[in-house]
Amino acid sequence: MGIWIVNGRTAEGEKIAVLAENGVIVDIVRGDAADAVTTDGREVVDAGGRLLTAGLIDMHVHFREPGFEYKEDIETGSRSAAKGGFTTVACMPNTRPVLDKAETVAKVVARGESVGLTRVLPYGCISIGELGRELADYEALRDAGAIGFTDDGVGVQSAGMMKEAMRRAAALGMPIIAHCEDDTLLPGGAAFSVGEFVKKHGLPGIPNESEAIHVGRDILLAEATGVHYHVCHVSTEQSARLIRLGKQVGVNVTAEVCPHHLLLSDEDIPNATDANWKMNPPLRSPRDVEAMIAAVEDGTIDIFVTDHAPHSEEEKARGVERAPFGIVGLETAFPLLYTKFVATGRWTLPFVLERLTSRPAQLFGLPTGKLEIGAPADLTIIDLEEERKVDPATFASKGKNTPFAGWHLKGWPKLTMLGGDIVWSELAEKGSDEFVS
Ligand SMILES: NC(=O)N[C@@H](CC(=O)O)C(=O)O
Ligand SMILES: [Zn+2]
Ligand SMILES: [Zn+2]
Repeated sequence: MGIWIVNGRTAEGEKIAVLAENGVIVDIVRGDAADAVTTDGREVVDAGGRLLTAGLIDMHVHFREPGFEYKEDIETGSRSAAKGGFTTVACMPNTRPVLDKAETVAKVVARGESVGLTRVLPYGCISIGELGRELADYEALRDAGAIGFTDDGVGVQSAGMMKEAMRRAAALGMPIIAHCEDDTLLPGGAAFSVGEFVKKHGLPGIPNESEAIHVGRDILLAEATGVHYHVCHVSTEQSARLIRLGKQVGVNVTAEVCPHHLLLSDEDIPNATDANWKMNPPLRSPRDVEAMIAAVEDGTIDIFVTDHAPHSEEEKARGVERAPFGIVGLETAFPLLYTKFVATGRWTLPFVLERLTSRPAQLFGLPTGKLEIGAPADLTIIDLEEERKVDPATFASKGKNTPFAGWHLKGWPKLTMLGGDIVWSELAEKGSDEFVS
């Protein structure tokens, strides 16, 4: 029984060996002693001197099941997560039907468990049908396994409805997770942000304030209700400013940012035809990108998420106007953050990993995200040296929609362990690119 992972390195560069047994971490040996562990005939995985971290956590993904399985399903989404080094993902409820009933939430939980490749934690809807008219039954959704409430994909348009949603969530000690977008500030047919790109192409633009106005509104409502209010995919300088202020005055507000909003601006969009550059929120100005990086650095933004939003190739080929918003992210998130922020010396490896493991766990009360005796044995081995070109054809996800195709990145996951079981590995001794479930 049990698996020893030997010859690992922590984010801080210390040698480490970890014993997983009965689903949990039962022993951790650090420093030179890690070279001398007695494995007592147990299965041994040689990390080969690579990074060994707690499994990554992504609090914002779209797995599309039920209803849009042609884009992604819980099995392919879970494979994508495992291959990207993620052992916990929180799934958005904008499926068909949406997750506004206990029974649909319970099905997602059950499907996630039967696939068994990553921990699938669903969010329930704020409003029935995500229509913003009537609130869902939060107690029932929670009892079925929902970990919070959101209408991601659309903003909650009515302040009064959002306040009541927060009041009810707060009474249950549950968070409200918000896609911030005021529809009355959106021009028709806009795919890209106000900025140089829409100016050049003579297109209508999505303004920054359509996001930020909800952020400001909701921080006031969170102050009034005491709810844990979490802002989805922050993309504007104005939103960051408001979240910073909210935190300063003691509001329980937290926030996430996606790698693409830290790495790409509207000025990187190559043309007005490739819908792999269309996502919501859109890529903003270089000034907003700088503001996102600063907001991560001063703690205004708490965690990294992917907003993994797979769509079919046919949908993304419909032309920028008609194609749906969204890009995939699970299989490029760590390599992007590592290559562009750690390898460049801007951030340390522990700084990045904290925002992908222990911080999200802490914000949402998860038992995972830490390398500690007694913690679930969710572990990831990552090769920080190997450089590879992003090739969507190799993605385990059904979604190939990424603007990062062709980028040369380092920091590729090599093995993912979930609850003590190896669920994916491309280490030599385990064969190549192999899922085990
Ligand atoms: N982010 C996106 O561009 N798209 C998401 C919806 C969302 O996260 O708002 C989707 O469901 O496709
Ligand atoms: Zn959203
Ligand atoms: Zn989303």
